[in-house]
Amino acid sequence: MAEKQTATTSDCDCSGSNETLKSADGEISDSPKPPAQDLKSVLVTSVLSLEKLDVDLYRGTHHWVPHTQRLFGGQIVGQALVAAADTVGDSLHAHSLHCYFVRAGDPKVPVLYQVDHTRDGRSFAVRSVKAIQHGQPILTCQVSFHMVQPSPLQHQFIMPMVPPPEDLLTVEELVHLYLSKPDLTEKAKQGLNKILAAEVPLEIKPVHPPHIYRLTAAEPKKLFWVRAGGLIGEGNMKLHRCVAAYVSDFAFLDTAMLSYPNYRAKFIASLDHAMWFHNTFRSDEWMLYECESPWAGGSRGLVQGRLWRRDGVLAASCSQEGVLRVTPVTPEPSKL
Ligand SMILES: CCC(=O)SCCNC(=O)CCNC(=O)[C@H](O)C(C)(C)COP(=O)(O)OP(=O)(O)OC[C@H]1O[C@@H](n2cnc3c(N)ncnc32)[C@H](O)[C@@H]1OP(=O)(O)O
Repeated sequence: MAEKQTATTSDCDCSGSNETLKSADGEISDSPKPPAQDLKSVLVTSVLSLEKLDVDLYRGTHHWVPHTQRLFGGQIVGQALVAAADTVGDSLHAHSLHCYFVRAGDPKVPVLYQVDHTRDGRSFAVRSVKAIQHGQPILTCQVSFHMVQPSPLQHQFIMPMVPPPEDLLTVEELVHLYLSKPDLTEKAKQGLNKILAAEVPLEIKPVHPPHIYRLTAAEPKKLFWVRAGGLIGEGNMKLHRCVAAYVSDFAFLDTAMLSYPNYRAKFIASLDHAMWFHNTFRSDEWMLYECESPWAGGSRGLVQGRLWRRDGVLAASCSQEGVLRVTPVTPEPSKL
C-alpha cells in the first residue's frame, strides 16, 4: 500500500472533484451534483425497509441473493443496523458495529431482527441485534451510537489519487466489452452473463478493471467507486449508514484472493464484520472503496477497507475476517 499520510479533513481534496460537500466537522452541506438516477433505490423501497412486528422486533426480506444461495452478508448487516437505529433517538448516529455471521442465511425465508437495549447513556447508546431464521441466530451484531460532539482532534489518511468515476466503466459496461471479444471460452461467457443477470442494487466502477483471464498474482488490494443504484434521498440520513453497511461487504473478502490466481474459492464466506463511521455521507453518491488484505493463512483471510467521499473525506472504515477454502484452478478460466 502507498505510504500512509495523515491530513486534517480540511486539507484534502485529492480526487480532482470540485464538489463542495465537506466542512470542518465533516458534515455534508449542499451538493451541487445530484445522483445520476432519480428513481428510488430498491435499497430504500424494499431491502432496507423492515417491517416492524412488535417492540424491538423487525422482519426483513431479500433482494439480490448471491449464486452461493446463502444470504449476502451486507444485506444482513444493513438490515440489522436499520433495526438497531430505529430504537434510538434522531440525535444518535451509529459510529461503529461489530458482527459475527454464525450461520448461513436461508434465502427462502425472511429474517427476524430482535433488538436488545444494552445501554443508554448521556452520549452513547448500545444495541445488540440478533438476526434469526428457523429459530436460530444467523448473525449477532453490536451497534454503538453516539451523539454529534465537536472535537479539536481531527485527522485522517489522504484518499488515494484515482481517476474520477466519470472516466471509468461500470461493471456492466466492462462485461459487455469482454463479451465482445472473439476468443472467449463458453465457460467465460457463462460467467460474464451470470454477472449481468445478477440484480445487485449497486453501481460499481473498478479503478483497475481485472484482465478477463487473470493469470498473474496481484497485490491483495483493490479500489472501486460505488454508489447505491437509484436515489436514497436526504429524508433519512441514518439510512445512508445502513446502505454503506450493505455496500461494505460487497466484493470485499475476495481482495484476499487476488494474490492467488492459481486457486479458486471452493468455500468463501465472511465470519465477522466491523465498521466505523467517521463522517456523514450520501451513499447514493460515488464513494471510493479502498480494500486491502494484510494477511491470509489457516484457511482464513483478513480484509480492511476505507470508504471515501469523493471530496476526500474519510466516511467509514471496515474490517472483516472470512473463511477461504480453495482448490487449484483447472486451466480454463471461468470468470473475471
Ligand atoms: C463473501 C461475503 C458474504 O456475504 S458471505 C455471507 C455471510 N457469511 C456467512 O454466511 C457465513 C455464516 N457462517 C457459517 O456458515 C458458519 O459459521 C461456517 C463458516 C460455515 C462455520 O464453519 P464450520 O464450523 O466449518 O461449519 P460446519 O461444520 O457446519 O461445515 C460447513 C461446511 O464446511 C465443510 N467443512 C467444515 N470444516 C471443513 C474443513 N476443515 N475443510 C473443508 N471443509 C470443511 C463442512 O463439510 C460443511 O460442508 P457442507 O455444507 O456439508 O458441504
